[in-house]
Amino acid sequence: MSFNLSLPIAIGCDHAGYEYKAALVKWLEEKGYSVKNFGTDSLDSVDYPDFAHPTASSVENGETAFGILLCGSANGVAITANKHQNIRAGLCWENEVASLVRKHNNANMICIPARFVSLDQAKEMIETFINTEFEGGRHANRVGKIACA
Ligand SMILES: O=C(CO)[C@H](O)[C@H](O)[C@H](O)COP(=O)(O)O
Repeated sequence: MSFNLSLPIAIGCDHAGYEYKAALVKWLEEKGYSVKNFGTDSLDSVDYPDFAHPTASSVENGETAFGILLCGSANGVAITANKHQNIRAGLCWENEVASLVRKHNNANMICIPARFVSLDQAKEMIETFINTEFEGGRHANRVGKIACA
């Protein structure tokens, strides 16, 4: 299923992801998307869960279409977001991974390591994430088994 892009795209980051996030918000809005920004909005050192949790909650609650999270390695934001029910947040570092996380894992959040990819790579991965659909089939069985009882 593709994303309901009549809803805004959620985006959040820590200080390590702030500069990319600011550029990505501008880029997404120029492309006509609505974006809901959950911060942080400066280079001051912060704790990534304070921003990853609200971003993930908005996806979980259906207020936003899907989510983008950025931190230095993307591990902190991914680990945090995946604590939420029905959130499948995938750490992506190259375009094929951004494709596979949609096709195979039906991810609804993309986590980008701002200290390890270029801004152009981040944009390419987000475009791929938006435009790639879940394949279902054998992958639907597996995704259905992710949640703990
Ligand atoms: O949480 C992370 C790693 O799992 C992120 O990469 C953070 O952005 C990173 O830990 C921040 O590091 P800093 O030395 O405090 O800038």
